[in-house]
Amino acid sequence: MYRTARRQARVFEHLDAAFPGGASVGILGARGSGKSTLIRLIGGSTLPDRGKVRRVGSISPPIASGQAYHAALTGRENLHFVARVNGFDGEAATHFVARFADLEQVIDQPMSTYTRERRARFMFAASYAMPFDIFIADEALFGGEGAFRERCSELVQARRAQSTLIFTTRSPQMMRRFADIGAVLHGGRLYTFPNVGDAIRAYLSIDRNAPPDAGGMPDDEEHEERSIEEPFGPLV
Ligand SMILES: Nc1ncnc2c1ncn2[C@@H]1O[C@H](COP(=O)(O)OP(=O)(O)OP(=O)(O)O)[C@@H](O)[C@H]1O
Repeated sequence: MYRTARRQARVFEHLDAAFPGGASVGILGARGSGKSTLIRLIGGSTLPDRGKVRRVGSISPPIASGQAYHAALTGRENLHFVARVNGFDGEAATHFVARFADLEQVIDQPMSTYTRERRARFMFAASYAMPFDIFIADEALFGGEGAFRERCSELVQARRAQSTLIFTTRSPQMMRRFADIGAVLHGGRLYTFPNVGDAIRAYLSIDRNAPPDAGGMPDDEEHEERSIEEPFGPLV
């Protein structure tokens, strides 16, 4: 329940779901259905008023969430900090990010000096640089531009094969590409579907404003980019 001075918003009612370890779960939902709230509950940054969230294994911060990074620190320092907090090897993560995102030349520069594109590359590579058991994403599973974007999408598929992935989306195309199991958030409840196609059909019957799905056209992926956080405010 969200409470503001003027209203109360009950987002979920008797929500009960279990996601199998090792699967990739795609959660579809219309605007305002509670996708971000659910990811925050799963990740632990929001606590439920009632009930419990039980996690088995380590869980990543939401993909491309920049909240953990400090603009005055270098990329390497930020990665060491996040790795330390989560019990992983900071130097291994730094090596991975520098190479994967082509940031070797700037990894020891303060992140405030990174261009927007470099920040995006850093955040996506950093999100997958540590071996969490569970990765969570609120709409932005991968991003960046050009060749990096392609490699980043392959990286998601590689992590999907090794870990549990839980992501929200409004895109049927993203569901087809990345989900093993489908779920639909609607009216405060979560409906799960072993067959992703059934989840997509249920969602399309509910959300009249679903992004267009042209069967392979990249346009509905653009929607995925909107939720990438810009952690450091205006660019320098
Ligand atoms: N901090 C908050 N305070 C009050 N109400 C909130 C807060 N965050 C979300 N809400 C409300 O809770 C409901 C669910 O919001 P949420 O952002 O989780 O949905 P969403 O499916 O992620 O939406 P979108 O697709 O637009 O990002 C909405 O009605 C929203 O207005």
